[in-house]
Amino acid sequence: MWRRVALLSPMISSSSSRSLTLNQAAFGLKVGESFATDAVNPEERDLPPKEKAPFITFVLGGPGSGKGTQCEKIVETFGLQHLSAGDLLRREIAMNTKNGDMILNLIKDGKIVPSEVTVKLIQRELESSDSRKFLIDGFPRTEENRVAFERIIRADPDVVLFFDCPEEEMVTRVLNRNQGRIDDNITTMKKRLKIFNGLNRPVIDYYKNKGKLYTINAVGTVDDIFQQHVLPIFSSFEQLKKESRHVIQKSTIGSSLVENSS
Ligand SMILES: Nc1ncnc2c1ncn2[C@@H]1O[C@H](COP(=O)(O)OP(=O)(O)OP(=O)(O)O)[C@@H](O)[C@H]1O
Ligand SMILES: Nc1ccn([C@H]2C[C@H](O)[C@@H](COP(=O)(O)O)O2)c(=O)n1
Ligand SMILES: [Mg+2]
Repeated sequence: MWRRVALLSPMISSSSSRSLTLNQAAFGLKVGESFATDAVNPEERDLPPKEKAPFITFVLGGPGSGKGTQCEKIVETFGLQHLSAGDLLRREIAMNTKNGDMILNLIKDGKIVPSEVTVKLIQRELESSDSRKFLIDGFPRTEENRVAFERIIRADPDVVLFFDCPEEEMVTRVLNRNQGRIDDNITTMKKRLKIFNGLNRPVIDYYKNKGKLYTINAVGTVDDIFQQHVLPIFSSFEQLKKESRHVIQKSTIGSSLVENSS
């Protein structure tokens, strides 16, 4: 767990003077907070430096573009922890929490839940996890989501995947999904597509300008999309490759589009 590891590490006092990435700052902040209230065992002072910042992937794409499906395959192969923003919100509805009704009404109407609510749910998962590598699926959906994540979590994604799928195909997939989702109907789907085009596109452009965006053609079989586009992206990251549970057969890096502003 981020918080638990932080409490065990005495190195934070010196790390605060180093130049930190945003992700390291997120980690450091937790420790700093802990220091204010927890006594440090003097015997722990010589422990090794704290772990590296977590590896974060944002997974973007319209409704039904195949985000969740590909995330399952990434988890299977590279062992990242999958956090679906939509699933976390649906869990609030199922558990009838204080925000449950509000979330239900917004999702039914294809609208976006206030960023503070969604980010706090993600934060809870990040902090209670033992993993150091995460797939955050369906997030950020809006610029407001993105800014709230930076403000609350104080972290930046290492990679942003965008599953690019024609609207017609997304509609077909959603209407055939058959998972009993309250928003899988044509009326809500039209609203979700409108929101996607209006609010999610600027986020995609933001990461494109930062050179972090990988645009993936989301048409084709699930296996082909994974093998030809997704797998080469993740295989190019050393820290993920080492722990890969499958032999990577061929490097086809270049078949998916790494985009930047130039
Ligand atoms: N490449 C594909 N070809 C055909 N069907 C697919 C493909 N990928 C996923 N599907 C199917 O399309 C439906 C939507 O996929 P998935 O749930 O992964 O989309 P999503 O992007 O997570 O959507 P949402 O944003 O609504 O959660 C599912 O029924 C899934 O089995
Ligand atoms: N960042 C997010 C993610 C999801 N929601 C709401 C609105 C979506 O239509 C719904 C379902 O999400 P999905 O499972 O399709 O990723 O959940 C949101 O408000 N903010
Ligand atoms: Mg999904």
